[in-house]
Amino acid sequence: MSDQQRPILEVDQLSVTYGPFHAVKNVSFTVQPGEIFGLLGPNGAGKTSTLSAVEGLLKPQGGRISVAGYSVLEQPRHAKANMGVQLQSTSFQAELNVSEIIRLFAGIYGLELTAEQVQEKLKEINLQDSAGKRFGQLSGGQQQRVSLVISTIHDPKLVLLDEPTTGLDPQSRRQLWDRIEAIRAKGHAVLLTTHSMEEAEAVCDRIAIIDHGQVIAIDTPEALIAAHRHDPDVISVSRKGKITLEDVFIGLTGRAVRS
Ligand SMILES: Nc1ncnc2c1ncn2[C@@H]1O[C@H](COP(=O)(O)OP(=O)(O)OP(=O)(O)O)[C@@H](O)[C@H]1O
Repeated sequence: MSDQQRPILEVDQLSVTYGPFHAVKNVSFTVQPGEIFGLLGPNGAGKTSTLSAVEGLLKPQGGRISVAGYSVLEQPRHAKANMGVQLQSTSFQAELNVSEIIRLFAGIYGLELTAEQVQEKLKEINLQDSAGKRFGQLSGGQQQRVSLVISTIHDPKLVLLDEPTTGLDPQSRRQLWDRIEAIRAKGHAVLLTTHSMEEAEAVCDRIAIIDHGQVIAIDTPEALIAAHRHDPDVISVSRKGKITLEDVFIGLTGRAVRS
C-alpha cells in the first residue's frame, strides 16, 4: 500500500473505561491523508476520551490506534512525533510573551526558530504586532490562533483539535477554518471535535456521530443528510422544511439533554 492510500490515523475497536464506567465502546474509524474528520456527539458521548486515547494521554482498555503507521501504545514516540495537539490556553505560561511561547514549543520538537521565522508564523495569523505581548493579554480568539500555530509547528501529519472554534467570533472562526483547510491542502489530516453542525458541514469531509460511547453513523455530511432525510424522527425535528445535518444529528441521538 502506498503512503497516499494508507490512513494517517487508524482507530480499531477502541474501548475506554473509567473504573466500572464504559465511556468508549469498540469505536473504529480511519482518517485519510488530506481529510478533515469530525467527531460529533452530545455532551458525554465519548469524543474527548477518544481524542485523549489517540494522543496517548490515557491507556485504553482495549483496541488499537496507529498514527502514520506507528502504534500509539507500542511506539508512542514515533506516533507522537507525527501528531500535533491543540493545547488549551491554560497550558501556556501566561507571563511569557507570544514569541517566547512559540520558541519554547518549537524547542520541544527540536526546532530552533529565528526571530524572522517566529515573525513569519505570527504574520500567518495576523498577530505580527503582538510578538512582545504576554500570552495572558491576548483575547480568547488570539490565544486559539497561537495555539493552532504551536500544534502545527513541527508540520505533523495528523492534527488533533478539541472544539477548536468554541467561543470564537465569525471572523476568527472563518480564519481558523482556513488554517484547518490549509493543513488538508498539504495532504495532512485533521481530527476535530465540534458541537457546531455548521462547522461540520462547512469543513469536515467525513464525520462520525458518537452516542453513549458508540459510533452510530459515519459518512460525509451530505451522504448522512441524503440517507436520513426521510426518517420520521429527522423530519419531526426539522425546521422551515429544510433537512440539515443538525436535524439528522438530533433525529439519530434524540432530543433529550444529557446529564
Ligand atoms: N476522568 C474521568 N473519570 C470518570 N469519568 C470520566 C472521566 N472523563 C470522562 N468521563 C466520563 O466519560 C464520558 C465521556 O466523556 P467525554 O469527555 O469523553 O465526552 P465528550 O463527548 O467529550 O463530552 P462533551 O461534549 O461534554 O465535551 C462522560 O460520561 C464523562 O462523565
